[in-house]
Amino acid sequence: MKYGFLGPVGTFTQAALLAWRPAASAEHVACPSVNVALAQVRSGELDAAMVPIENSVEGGVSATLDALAAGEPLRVIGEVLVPITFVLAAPEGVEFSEIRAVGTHPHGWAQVRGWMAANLPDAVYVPTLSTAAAATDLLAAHTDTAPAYDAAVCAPVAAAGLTVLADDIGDNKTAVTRFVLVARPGWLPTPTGADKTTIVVYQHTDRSGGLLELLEHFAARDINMTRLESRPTGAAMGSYCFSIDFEGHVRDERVGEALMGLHRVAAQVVFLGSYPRADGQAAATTEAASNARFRQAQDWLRGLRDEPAEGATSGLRRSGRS
Ligand SMILES: O=C(O)C(=O)Cc1ccccc1
Repeated sequence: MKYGFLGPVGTFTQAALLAWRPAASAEHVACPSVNVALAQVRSGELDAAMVPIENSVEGGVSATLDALAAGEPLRVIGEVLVPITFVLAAPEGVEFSEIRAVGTHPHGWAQVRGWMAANLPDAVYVPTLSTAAAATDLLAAHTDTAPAYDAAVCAPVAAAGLTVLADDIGDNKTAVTRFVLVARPGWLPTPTGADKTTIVVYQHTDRSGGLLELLEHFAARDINMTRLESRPTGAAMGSYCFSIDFEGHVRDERVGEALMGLHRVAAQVVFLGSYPRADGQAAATTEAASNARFRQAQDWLRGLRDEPAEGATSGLRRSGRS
């Protein structure tokens, strides 16, 4: 198996991939961006790629949400949670008082904004493709390709070869980032009872009650949503789709029925996968929404219709009983 990750070596995404599958048991390939990683999964160059999708402080990673929603279909087959700590690192000899500009990934900057305002209020922010890219580019500071910043915000492991000027600078000490492992369709992890499903819903028109209509399909089946974001489709001003994570697996009856309900009313439902939850927490649902109760109800309806029960092998018909 060939796994890609948002590189270079030293990113939080690499830490997520190492937690999923140690490098000794699979080939790990550093990719320059989330878009490149997902494009290589789509083209078959990679079997799967680990990408950041959501942060407990800053919310969804737009680049990932958009790259997953559009283009050839992909499947999320797993998730990993990584606790995040940041350092401020600079090339040897650079003093704290000399720092005018700081490079890091947008989600890194969002998580150290408070610390920067308090400690380097005049520093200019330079966005980079990853936190580790900000650090490694500083190592080339004496060459023609010197970056336009003096220090990087990155993981402690990415600061190798640089001097750490400040430790643990995240504004939220319990920050966690969620990463997903993405493959081509054809993989559907087995339900575990503690699963999540990710979809993108495009509605027909922008009208009052449109979002409520969508939510009702979850509420009516006791399905707990864990993330809901609107993202612009890019088609026109005001045109949005909804990126949604919820508890349960596509093979759970309540989830299947909710997806069918959405499929009936929405312009398009993109199924991005069902996969085991990283925290192993069982779905918060009720007995009335269990597989057994859904199947009983389906059998009851078949009976009313004089149809054979699910799994019946003979041509015998049952009578409709309540
Ligand atoms: O740039 C990285 O190291 C990443 O893996 C993306 C990221 C950036 C900031 C917080 C969490 C993940």
